[in-house]
Amino acid sequence: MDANRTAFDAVRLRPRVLVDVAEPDPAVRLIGSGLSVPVGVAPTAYHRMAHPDGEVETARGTGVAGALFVVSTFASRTLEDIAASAAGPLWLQLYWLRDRAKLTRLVRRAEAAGFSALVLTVDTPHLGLRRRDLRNGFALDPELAPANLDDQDANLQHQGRDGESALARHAAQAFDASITWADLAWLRGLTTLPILLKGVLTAEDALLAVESEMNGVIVSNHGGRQLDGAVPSLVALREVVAAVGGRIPVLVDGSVRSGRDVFVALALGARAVLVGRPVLWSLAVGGGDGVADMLRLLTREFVQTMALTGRPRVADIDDSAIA
Ligand SMILES: Cc1cc2nc3c(=O)[nH]c(=O)nc-3n(C[C@H](O)[C@H](O)[C@H](O)COP(=O)(O)O)c2cc1C
Ligand SMILES: CC(C)CC(=O)C(=O)O
Repeated sequence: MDANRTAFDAVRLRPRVLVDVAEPDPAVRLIGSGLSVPVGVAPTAYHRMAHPDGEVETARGTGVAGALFVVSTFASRTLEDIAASAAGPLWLQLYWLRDRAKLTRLVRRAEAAGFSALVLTVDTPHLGLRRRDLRNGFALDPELAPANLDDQDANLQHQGRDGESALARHAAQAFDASITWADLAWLRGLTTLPILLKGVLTAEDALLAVESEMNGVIVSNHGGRQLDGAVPSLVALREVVAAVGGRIPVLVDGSVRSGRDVFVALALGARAVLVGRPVLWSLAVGGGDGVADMLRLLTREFVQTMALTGRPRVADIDDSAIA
């Protein structure tokens, strides 16, 4: 997690001057959707831990800001309720469940509710070793449950033995850790929605994603929550962008905390970024309005960076903008 942040801080900008920057334009199109800014909300579980109305508020605030919302498999509100309060594009993040009938139902509901892409998270065959969750015997509040999984019987609300995390226990029961690249054909055949892979950190896997007819990759080390010591996502971005060679969009997440960071990611070849923890913090502080404020702050900072680097259009942002 620290290395993700350090990688952003290490980048320096090369501003060009005497360019017409009277009206910088941060808008983009991404996988068929128009966005006011190349920013999305990263999938994070259980937004009702941060706000009583959970993902419904996140969707409202994200729509106000003209950003994208990637809804987690472990959302604490139904896909239909989230869609009803969303004013912008929604994508659904999937964990590959052992129960393929359950996975299929999730995809069908996303299609019916108007979700416009799927994001398969591939860095979590097992949950990472999260020592704080083990020490505090992490379990969900009895009021909370994964609203889209019919897993009321999953014991997520019950603390287990000492040193056991309910999330890790549930992931071990529910996730299929045996899937390989060959299994992607099944998902590809299940739906016509675009599919992106989240959690790619190498050129080798990015090439396999292209060969597997995936529609995008999200370079991510899961915010440092999975493989401790993995390469920072901003560093991995360079080799993934080079390998993909523009054939499919590359997104990145991990410690994006300002509009300058958004600019840096785009200069390194990302088409958009996802933001995780700041969404939970702003949701806890101010609900949907808080999320909208945070995303608009990122947008203002991004526009400011475009102006002061002499790159008034998103298409002008390339690696000539960084030292
Ligand atoms: C509390 C929390 C829950 C998360 N839940 C999910 C999840 O359900 N699915 C997923 O693909 N990633 C999940 N992630 C990872 C995020 O999508 C993202 O990759 C990571 O947080 C990096 O972004 P950040 O540094 O801006 O937080 C979670 C991260 C956090 C902090
Ligand atoms: C419920 C978890 C599997 C969600 C997740 O991906 C995370 O906590 O990082």
